[in-house]
Amino acid sequence: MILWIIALSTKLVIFGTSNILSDLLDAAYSVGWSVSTIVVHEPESIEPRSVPLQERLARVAEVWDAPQVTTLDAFTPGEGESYLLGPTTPRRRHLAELVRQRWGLRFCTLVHRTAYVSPLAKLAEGVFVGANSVIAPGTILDEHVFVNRGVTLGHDNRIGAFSRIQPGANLGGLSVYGRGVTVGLGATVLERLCIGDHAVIAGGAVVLADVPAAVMVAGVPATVRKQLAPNHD
Ligand SMILES: CC(=O)SCCNC(=O)CCNC(=O)[C@H](O)C(C)(C)COP(=O)(O)OP(=O)(O)OC[C@H]1O[C@@H](n2cnc3c(N)ncnc32)[C@H](O)[C@@H]1OP(=O)(O)O
Repeated sequence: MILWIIALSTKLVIFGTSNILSDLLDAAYSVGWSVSTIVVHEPESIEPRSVPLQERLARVAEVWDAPQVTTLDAFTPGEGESYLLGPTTPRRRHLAELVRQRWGLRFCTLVHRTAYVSPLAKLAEGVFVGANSVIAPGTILDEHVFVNRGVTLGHDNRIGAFSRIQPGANLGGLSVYGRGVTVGLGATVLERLCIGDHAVIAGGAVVLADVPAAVMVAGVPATVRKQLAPNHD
């Protein structure tokens, strides 16, 4: 009863938006939180088939109370708020640093009600775990790791800060992922591997061997297809 009252009183503020915003709202409401505010951090870029923020919020308003939208310059923190990053794309680090420096705020973790996170796993601040994902025992997710829907993270992995694991990816255990790694839709990564900082594993890839830093790998078995610019978390 007390826990439920605490859950109901949690007001989530989301800094920045992305196409994944509705998943964050969905996860927040699934655990009984409300989403009070979305703080827009840069002009919206509408790409083909993107859903504009106002349209997204109009859909939200059909089901829940839609959050208010404000800008970084107009935002002031309030009582009872928890904070999370909205963008899942690379270059989120600067937004996290700005929020910390300007207001001294810490970020919460958010785990969808239908996800399973082992009590023996560890989630650092700012981590998001989406619907139906499984985080196995002994796995450590560093700050702002974003785990999308239907992901399986095997046991005793370490996933570096600002990495993102996209829907349906399946990661074996006992591996070390650097910071800012992207694992694409439905990729499979075998166990006991090292994945370098800022590596991108393409959708559907099957990774059998270590991946160097700042490369894109794709295919079955995955091979290096591209060198990438480093430091883009
Ligand atoms: C809720 C949501 O919807 S979340 C959505 C999450 N989305 C994803 O996870 C998608 C993951 N993205 C991908 O797989 C993309 O293909 C990326 C990011 C890897 C593409 O990266 P880019 O740097 O743009 O690669 P680019 O398109 O230039 O392709 C380079 C080469 O790799 C190949 N390639 C790219 N992606 C793949 C792939 N998934 N499988 C096999 N080959 C691929 C290309 O065909 C190209 O081959 P070529 O040199 O022989 O022509």
